Parts: sequence; structure tokens; C-alpha cells
Amino acid sequence: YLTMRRQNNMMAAAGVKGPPQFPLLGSAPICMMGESAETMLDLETRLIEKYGKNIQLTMFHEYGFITADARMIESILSSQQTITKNNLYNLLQCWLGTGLLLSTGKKWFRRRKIITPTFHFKILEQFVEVFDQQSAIMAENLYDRADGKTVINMFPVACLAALDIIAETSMGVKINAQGEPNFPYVQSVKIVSNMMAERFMNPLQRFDSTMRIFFPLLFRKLNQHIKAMHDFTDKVISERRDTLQKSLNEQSSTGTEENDVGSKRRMALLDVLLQSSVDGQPLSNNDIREEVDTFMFEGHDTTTSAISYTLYLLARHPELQTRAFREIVDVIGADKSKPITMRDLGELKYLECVIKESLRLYPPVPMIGRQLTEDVTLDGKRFPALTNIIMLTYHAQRDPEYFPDPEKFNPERFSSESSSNIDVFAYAPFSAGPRNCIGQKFAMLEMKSTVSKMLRHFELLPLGEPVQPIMNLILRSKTGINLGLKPRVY
Ligand code: HEM
Repeated sequence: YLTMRRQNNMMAAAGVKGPPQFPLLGSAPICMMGESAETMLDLETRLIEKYGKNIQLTMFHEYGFITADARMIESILSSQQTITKNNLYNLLQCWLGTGLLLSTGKKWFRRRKIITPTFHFKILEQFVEVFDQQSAIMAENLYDRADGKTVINMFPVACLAALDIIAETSMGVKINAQGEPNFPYVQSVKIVSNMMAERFMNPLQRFDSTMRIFFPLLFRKLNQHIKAMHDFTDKVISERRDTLQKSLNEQSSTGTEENDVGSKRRMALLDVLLQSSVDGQPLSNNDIREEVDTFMFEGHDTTTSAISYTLYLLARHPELQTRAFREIVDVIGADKSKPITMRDLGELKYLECVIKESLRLYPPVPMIGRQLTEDVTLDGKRFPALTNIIMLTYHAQRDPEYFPDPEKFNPERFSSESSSNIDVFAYAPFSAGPRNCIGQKFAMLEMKSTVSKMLRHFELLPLGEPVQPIMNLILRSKTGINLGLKPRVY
């Protein structure tokens, strides 16, 4: 009670307002009654309209602060003092351990240092072939439904392609999710991702203790699938470690630099981690598993959402679609089967603007959380330790103060002439500062590869229900992310 009163006093001193609070419940009755996952983004819009961009929001015993204010977001994201995630993220721990996304303090700092070189240009360059091959399979599989009439929800289609891509690049294994969606590991990743999204929204499922009591069967199912995924990653890691060791032994006995892992075969992110060490100590299989599982999680639903929304927006803006298509033909040529190269991807400048603008309107990660570990001053306001912070990037990216005509899909905002006007904290789909997304270059290359492949094969048509964005761990759509397809003739 005392800390709550202290927080209220500090918020009042900082001029931060919020909905009325009730004893023990805080503002929960106002934020929960008649609200659901589907209304969450809308509820935040209503709160911003009523109380401004900085809002005090206490839920039960947890005091919280939500913000859509770019200056406040800047202050939080750029500080080394505010790198701890809030407890909403804890539910992911049973799968991801304390890998890069969830860790904090020294552990995070050290891991970030080791993992950063993993995403080096030279490593990403060899992934372009994987992006190209897997998106070719995605396009090939869609011809059946490309009759100009059938409504296609792109989310599940893009999800399987994204899973194939992330498994092959992070672990070096082809799981063939697109050919065999029932493969056990693929099933487990999909089931657990969906269950996590459900847990995120359902207070009774959010904590292991309450989920065990109220949803015992679901809890058991969740743990079985997590175990299945861990067993799979463990097996891949130990096999890759053996292969690496064998090739290093061969190398030392023949004295040659040629080795299986380093030159002939494509390096997976996992191989780079196997060769890394902290203070001279190699990473253990468990350390590596946390990181590989984190890549598998962070690296598939996010890109799925982005690819689907970008294709949707292009379907609904035919003139912009034509412009993006012309650029692709100018850069790659008219041969649909020609593989795309890293160089081509660098030249697809307009497509990059299209993707960036899609990430503005529909950011796959629409909010970012933090918890304060000590009293901190942020943008001139004093906040007490333990405050749970949520940065509403979805709303900040639609703030008319930073984006004129914010609801309009206008890729020109990101053209080389205008992009200097973009405020990097009002626009932060990959977050910003020390804890920004380590996979953002990877993601951009993957998105450009898949979207360009789709445009080379198909004309995208505005069919099906419009999207209704919902926050469900990542940004999805209640109605699906729909479009129609017609094979391109050129
Ligand atoms: C369009 C696709 C993507 C988007 C929009 C995105 C967005 C983000 C955001 C907003 C964060 C910060 C999260 C937070 O602070 O809570 C983040 C962190 C992270 N992302 Fe991404 N991401 C994408 C793709 C990827 C990919 C493909 C990978 C890996 C291959 C990846 C790996 C990570 C990791 C490991 C972190 C944690 C970094 C740290 O805390 O140091 N992401 N991402």
C-alpha cells in the first residue's frame, strides 16, 4: 500500500494521469470489463485520447505506466538503466530459458556481445539462397489457389515458409514445414506459439501456478510440446558440435584450412555460437539451446506477420504494387525462376520503403515492456523501482505529430529524400537502443526476398475481409490477412 501511495504521489508530481483506481484492484475493473484481446489496441487508443500519451495504469498490486510518447520512449530505450523486461515476458521462459530476449544484467550483456557477430554481413549473405529457395516453394504451393477469386489468408502460408527459413538458417536443418506441416517439431512450435499467445491474454493462464490449477490438461500439453522442442534442438546441437569437432580434427591432421563447416557447407547461426566463447570458455549446449530457441521464436512469428501485412497492403494499393513490381523487374529481370542475390536485395529501394511503411502501420511487435529495477528519472519524470512500463509503439507510429496523415499507407515517407524526417523513437518497429532487435537485418533480407518472390509470380488482389489487427503476443488479425492471387504474365 505504501509503495502504491508513493507511486501515486510521484505520478501526480510528474503530471501523469490515468483511469480511477479501486482498492486492491487498481484500474483493473476499467481495463478488463467488456474488454478482450480484440479490443486491447482500441482500449489503448481510448486511454490516450482521454489521458494523453503518458498514462498511469495500475493493475491489481502491480503499478504500471504506459506510454506512446516518442520522447518518453527515447528516454527509456536509450538508457542502460532500463534494460530489464517486465514480468509479462516471464511466461516465455519455459521455452526460451534466459536467452537473449529474456535475460538481463551481466548475462544479457555478455551474450549480446557474443551473438552480435553471428549476424555479420558475411553470414547473412549465405542465407539469401535459403530465403530464395523457401519463398520459391511458398509461391509454387500457391498456384493451386491463384485463380483470381479464391480468398487466401496469408498468415498460415507465410508462417510455414518463415519456419522453414528460421530452422535452416539458425540450426542448419531442413524441417520442410511447407511440405510436411505435420512434422512433430513444426507442430510443437505452432502449438506452443499459439498457447503462449493465449496465455499472454488470459490472466488465469499467465502464471504457471494458476495455469496448473485451472487448466491442468493444457498445462501438461504445453510442457510436453516444450519438451519435444527442447529434445529436438538438443539433438541438433550435439550433432553439429560433433561435426564441427570432427572437421577441426581433420583440419589439424591435414593442416588444411578447408573444412566442412567453415567453407564448403553453409554456416548456421548455431555453428557460429558453437565456435564462440565467453572469457575463453565455450558456450555449453544448454547456453546455445536458449539462444537457438530464442531465434526460432523471435524469428518466425514476427516475420510472418510482417510479410503477410506487407502483401495485404500491396494488394489493396494496386498503383504502389505496380511500382514495386516494376522495380523488381528492373533489378532482377523478367525470368521468374532466377534466384535473387544479396546485391539485388540491396537495390530494391522502393520495396524497402514499402516494407518499412508496412512495419509502421502494422508493427509485428506492437508494444515493448520493461520493469524498473531502481528509481529512475525518464524524460524529466521520476519513476519508482518496480514500475512496469509498456511502450505502445503501435500507437507512437500512428502519432500525427510525427506522421502526417498517419492512417495513410505512404511508402514515400521512407524515400531517401524524406526519411531524414523520421524520428527513430516515434518509429521503432525493431525497438532501438542497446536492446534493439539483433535480427533486424536478417529480417529485412528475408522480407524483401519473400515479398519480391510473391510479386514476381503473382498479381496481388484485394479480396476477402479487411484486417482487424489484434495484439496476441505479436500483431495478428482477427479476420485473417487476406488477399487473392492471379499468376503474372510478362
Ligand atoms: C519483422 C521481423 C522482426 C521484428 C518486427 C522484430 C522486432 C523486435 C523487437 C521490437 C525487439 C525488442 C523486444 C523487446 O525489447 O521486448 C526484438 C528483439 C529481438 N529480436 Fe527481433 N524482430 C524481428 C525479427 C527477428 C529475427 C528474424 C530474429 C532472429 C533471427 C530476431 C531476434 C531477436 C532477438 C534475439 C531479440 C532480443 C535482443 C536483445 O534483447 O538483446 N528478431 N525484435
